[in-house]
Amino acid sequence: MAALLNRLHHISLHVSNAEKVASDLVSKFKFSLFATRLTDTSRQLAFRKGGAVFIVNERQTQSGVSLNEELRLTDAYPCDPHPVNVGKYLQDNSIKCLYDISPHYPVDSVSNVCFEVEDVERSFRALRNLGCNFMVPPTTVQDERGPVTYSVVKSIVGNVCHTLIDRTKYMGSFLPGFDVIEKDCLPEEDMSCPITHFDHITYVCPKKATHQVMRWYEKLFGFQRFFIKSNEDVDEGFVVNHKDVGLRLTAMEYWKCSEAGITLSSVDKNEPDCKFVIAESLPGQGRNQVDTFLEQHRAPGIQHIGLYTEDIVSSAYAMAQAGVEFFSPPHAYYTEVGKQQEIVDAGHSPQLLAQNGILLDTDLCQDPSPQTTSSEKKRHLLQLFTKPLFAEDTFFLELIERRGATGFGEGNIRALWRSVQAHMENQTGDSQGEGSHKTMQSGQY
Ligand SMILES: O=C(O)C(=O)Cc1ccc(O)cc1
Ligand SMILES: [Fe+2]
Repeated sequence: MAALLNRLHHISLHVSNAEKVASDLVSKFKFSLFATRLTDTSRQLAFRKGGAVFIVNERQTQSGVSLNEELRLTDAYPCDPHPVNVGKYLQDNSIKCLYDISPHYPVDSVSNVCFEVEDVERSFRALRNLGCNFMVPPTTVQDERGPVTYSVVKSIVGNVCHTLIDRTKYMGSFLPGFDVIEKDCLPEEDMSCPITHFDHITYVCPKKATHQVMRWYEKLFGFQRFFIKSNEDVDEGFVVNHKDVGLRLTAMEYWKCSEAGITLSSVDKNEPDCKFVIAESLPGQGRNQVDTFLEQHRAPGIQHIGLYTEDIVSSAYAMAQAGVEFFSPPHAYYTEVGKQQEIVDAGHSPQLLAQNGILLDTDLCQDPSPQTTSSEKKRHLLQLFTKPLFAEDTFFLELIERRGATGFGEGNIRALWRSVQAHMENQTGDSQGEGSHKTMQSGQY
């Protein structure tokens, strides 16, 4: 029996300089800092934009903290303003990092996807019986607003962990142990970037590992495969193999327990799902973004996260103005035969998309009803990718606006792949083309 997931709660980053990432999330990506947990030994900062929540954890460097010091710091924990169930806490190594583990990971990384579950104990038992490796057993933390129980399980993908959390008995707005910033004290929501939720999380895994990863998520969390393209081969996945691009993609989504016939008040069926995408490079590739991730991240893991926006043009413009660096294809992408018409048919301005480096793909609806007009048969997908956020060429963010399209666009993927390739070549070679819209050499389309 798999663990039943209700919804994605937050995604955690572990970074060496929380200040830098925090400042980027706020000033460039327009997230709001809404809760903090600052102790002698930890810095955990929570940011929100719509329903998308990131927790940024400052990574402890391995050197410098002796065991004695760790114990002393651990003793200091009960002084934290919010009382917690410290007893259980002392038994694990997660004292510094509430609701997560404190990994001694060598590079900045996005390494925890936290899910809300109905019953942490039950999920723990079910997963342990299936052979899962737990980093933190069920642990209860509480403050005057009630208790929250969580545990942390290691995934099959590199350094990725999943915190399973039950906050149904908690009356506060976030999590015990965090100081929540009062709504009145928060800056006004930035309306220029209408980001509503996490659309998808993309994993990079080694060659031929996709099936193992899919099986793990299916067996343990009840994830279900969904086809990125309707004609996708079950075993092969969605293969993008075109000249210099060699990528295998498969996608999965989790079902919420309410959909398994159990009606749960805490589960909002209308809440959008976050998909999981698994990417591996095909053999015989030159330098590429998947292999570079594996090399520089030093393990499989989370390569990028798609932030869903209701208005990609306005979001892209506002973020670029604030200093976000995006990849963009050469102007030739927009002047390719048929592209301008495709963009106009989708209700967009070719000029605006080109100015902001936004990619557009069109999907033909497979089974339209007889009443469907010709423009309704087309589904569109608009995407834009940032340059890597950390010092290494590893993690990046994506803006995505879906106009009916549920999968991912081959044209967009090819454009991204090539822009990144050009970026890597530029980094090792000349440093031409720096700027907020670094473009690849034209003529490659
Ligand atoms: O298109 C998307 O947004 C994806 O998430 C698919 C994808 C996965 C990995 C890549 O290196 C490039 C594209
Ligand atoms: Fe993506």
